[in-house]
Amino acid sequence: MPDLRTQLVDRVRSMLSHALGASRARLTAARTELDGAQERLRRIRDAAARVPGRVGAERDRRVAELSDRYGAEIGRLATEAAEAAAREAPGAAGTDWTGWQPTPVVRGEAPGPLRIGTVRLPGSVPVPALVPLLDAGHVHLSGADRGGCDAMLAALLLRALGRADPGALRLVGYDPEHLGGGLAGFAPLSTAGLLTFVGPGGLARLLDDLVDQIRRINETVLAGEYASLRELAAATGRRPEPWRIAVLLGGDELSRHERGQLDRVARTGAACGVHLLVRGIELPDEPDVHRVVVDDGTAWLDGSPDLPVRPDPAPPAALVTETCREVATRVNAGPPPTPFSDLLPPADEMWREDSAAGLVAPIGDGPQGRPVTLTLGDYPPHALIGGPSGTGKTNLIFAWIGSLAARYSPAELEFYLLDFKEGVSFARFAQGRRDPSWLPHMRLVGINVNTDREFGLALLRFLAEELRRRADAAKRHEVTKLAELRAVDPTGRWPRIVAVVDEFQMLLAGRDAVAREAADLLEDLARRGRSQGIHLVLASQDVRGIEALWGRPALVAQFTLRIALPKALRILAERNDAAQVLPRHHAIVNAESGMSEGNQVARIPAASDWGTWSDLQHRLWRMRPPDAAPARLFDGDAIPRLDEAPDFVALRPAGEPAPVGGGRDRAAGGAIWPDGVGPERGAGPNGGAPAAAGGDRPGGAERAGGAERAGGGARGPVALLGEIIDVQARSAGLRLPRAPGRNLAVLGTGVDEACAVLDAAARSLRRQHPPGTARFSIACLDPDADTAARSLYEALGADAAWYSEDDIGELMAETADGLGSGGAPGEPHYLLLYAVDAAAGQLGTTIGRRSGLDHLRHVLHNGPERRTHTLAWWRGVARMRVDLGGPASRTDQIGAWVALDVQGAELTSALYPGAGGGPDWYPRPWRGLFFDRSVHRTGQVIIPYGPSR
Ligand SMILES: Nc1ncnc2c1ncn2[C@@H]1O[C@H](COP(=O)(O)OP(=O)(O)OP(=O)(O)O)[C@@H](O)[C@H]1O
Repeated sequence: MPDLRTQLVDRVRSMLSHALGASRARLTAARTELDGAQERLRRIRDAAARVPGRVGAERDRRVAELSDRYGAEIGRLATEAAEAAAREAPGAAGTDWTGWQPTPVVRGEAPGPLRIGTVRLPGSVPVPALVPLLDAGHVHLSGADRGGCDAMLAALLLRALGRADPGALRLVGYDPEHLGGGLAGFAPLSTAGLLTFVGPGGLARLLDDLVDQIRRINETVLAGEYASLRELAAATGRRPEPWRIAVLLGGDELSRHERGQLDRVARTGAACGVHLLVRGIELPDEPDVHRVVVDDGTAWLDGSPDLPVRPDPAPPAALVTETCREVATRVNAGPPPTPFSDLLPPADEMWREDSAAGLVAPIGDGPQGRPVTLTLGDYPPHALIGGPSGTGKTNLIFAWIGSLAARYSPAELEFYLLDFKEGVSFARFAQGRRDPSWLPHMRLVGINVNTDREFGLALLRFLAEELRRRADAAKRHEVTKLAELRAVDPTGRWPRIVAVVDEFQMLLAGRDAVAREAADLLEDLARRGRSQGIHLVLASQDVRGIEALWGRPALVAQFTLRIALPKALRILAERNDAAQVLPRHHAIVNAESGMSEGNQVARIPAASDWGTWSDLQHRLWRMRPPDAAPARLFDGDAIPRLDEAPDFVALRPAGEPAPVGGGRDRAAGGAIWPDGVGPERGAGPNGGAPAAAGGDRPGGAERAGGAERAGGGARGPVALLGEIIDVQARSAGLRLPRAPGRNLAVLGTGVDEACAVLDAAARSLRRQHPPGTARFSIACLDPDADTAARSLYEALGADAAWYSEDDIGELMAETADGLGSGGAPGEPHYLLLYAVDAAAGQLGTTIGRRSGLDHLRHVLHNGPERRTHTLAWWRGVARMRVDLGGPASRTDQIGAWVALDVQGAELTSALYPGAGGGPDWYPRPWRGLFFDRSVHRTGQVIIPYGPSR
């Protein structure tokens, strides 16, 4: 049994050993596997540990790559943005303060936004930060950095100023806390009215005014045609309105009204160029409002909250004041004028217009560049021009005359021009020594007529006569208006007449006969001239001129065309004060009697300087018709010369034929005045009687010295005494027929004037008597007159005899005796007695039965009928009366007199028949009042001729 056991043991052993072996082998295998797994794990772990480093590197690489790309892109974009900003905000809108200077927008250019600082991104150029203001919006500044806000405000204002033409930007400040201190640097602008302040209580008024401006601009400037001034400027290239910036710097809580108005401005202002620049007052959330917050040296724009802006420094104070001063100076100097040539048609189109229906001519350009025209015709028929001295009235008259004269030929248009103020600028329309040209349309130029209102009257009388002539012609042709008359009488010469009277109030000043008659004539011309093509243009710098008319509403009503220069008063209707804000060299043209609706603003070109004007005048002068004659020039400061007087030139002995084209034609009568017209055909220039002595028919058309009747002609010779103040250079003449009273008394102490009158009388008489056929006896009793009297004596030659104090008695005795001889009168004898009153002593002495004074009285009484005429100078009225026999003596032997420095009241009814005592005569240098009782109703002012050469 042991074997079995043994066997079993062996077997178990063997089995165990197998199992052990297998286990071991499995263990070994497991161990090996474990080791392998562990190795794998380790390797995996190792590998896993290596993975993040690679990914990070990749990520970093990618990030770095992206960053490079992004940086370049930002740099590129920043550069582009900076370039775009420079384009958007060029010149003054964006450049640094170093080298900064104004660069106003050019025609049609938009002002663009304004730079306030820069945005800086690392690695890129600084990008200008811009805010829109002009034509674009409003800017609201806020933030804790008060100094930063102030600097930004100054920068914005200076940049805006630099983008506007001088005067095209106006600032109004409201600074209740610092009373304008916040805008102190801009103060020089106020000298040109470009900066105004309202006081602490003035915000409502300021806002009301802005709202009014916006409404006005919308209504009258944009007028539904444009949405904004920017659009208008882009379309037309012009900006009719300035930019207005209201700078509002804090203050109390706004009232409801103020808040409402502020909101309106914020909403609607930008389109009308009305802008707000505000700190310390809330602005509504409107698209046009742009907000800038300045904090701690950094600014933030509401449109880009993530981009901090580094604000520009404040502009240097000196730059601000200097710029403002320069702008103010430029504005005060006025805008550059538009060229006069803009008013003229092209050279080959001159004188092409027809004036039958009226006269139309541009006077300047309007806000949109369209020409503004002036019309004279049936409506409006007459014009009133007003403006204080120096505002351009004279220039406007030149511009208007030039514009008309270039369009209408002299057959279509004639001018008469009178200047009551001192100055000679209108003289250039007439022929001068310096320039032989004249304006072919000009018929009459009166300058320096300030003391010779009679000259104005004479012009009005002339025009009244022309009006009558036209009305008669119209009646004959059974028409009523000039246009119709021209149609039915195409060969007739019916130009429109434009009569310009500068400072016309002088004519209407005072309450004398001249003023009364002038006003009556003006009224008649204004009322009836319209349909006959006679147009009045009255200019005045002085409100009194207008007031002179104001008392005559019917007269004023005819002047429907009003032209107001800057600051003109009362030219426009009462509530129309547009002229008060008019810039220099502009005018309000209003054809609606001055009502606001008719306002048209025109910029007037410079026309009156010598070069500009003479170019046109020379051109038109070269185009003149062959028979054109220069205008008559009346210069109140000039002394006429006898030897140049047409009437003197025309004088010749009786029976001698007048030369062809004699004095009358040369005297401008034939050439200037339309046939059959002229003051000489109607009332004399000073009183309603024919002007020339001896006018024996209504409107006797003779010059004073009509040659055919001179010398010993039927109506006797004529003594010329001086030039009449009238539209022609006529002479006042005293007829000396054989009739009682045909003597002349010269009265007053003016030695030179008295000598001039006697000299002209004697020389003109001399011309009518061939040598040896007349006697001239000269007695001079005033040493001061000796030179003049002797010069006359020399000139009269052998027919003259000289007497002095010693032998004047003999002269009178001999002459008186000669008169008593009976029979036919002998040769004419003219006694020229200088200061005869000085001979009272000598003449008082009795020679024979009579004294010298008796002889003198005898000669005065009986001489004229025997061709012995006394032309004597007494140095006072009373002295003459004594010589004539005392205060109660008759004076009819003095048929005519010339009063010099003698008051009108001294010329009592004995010398000046008619109602109302003496004449309206106020003595003035080198003028006399001539009265011939046989032909005059009133006295006639004359200008003595200057000393003969
Ligand atoms: N539109 C203009 N453009 C440029 N210069 C002008 C213009 N109008 C006037 N001036 C200039 O201004 C000055 C004054 O003008 P002007 O003599 O016409 O004024 P006025 O109103 O007639 O003055 P016054 O009544 O004192 O004679 C002149 O030197 C003239 O050349």
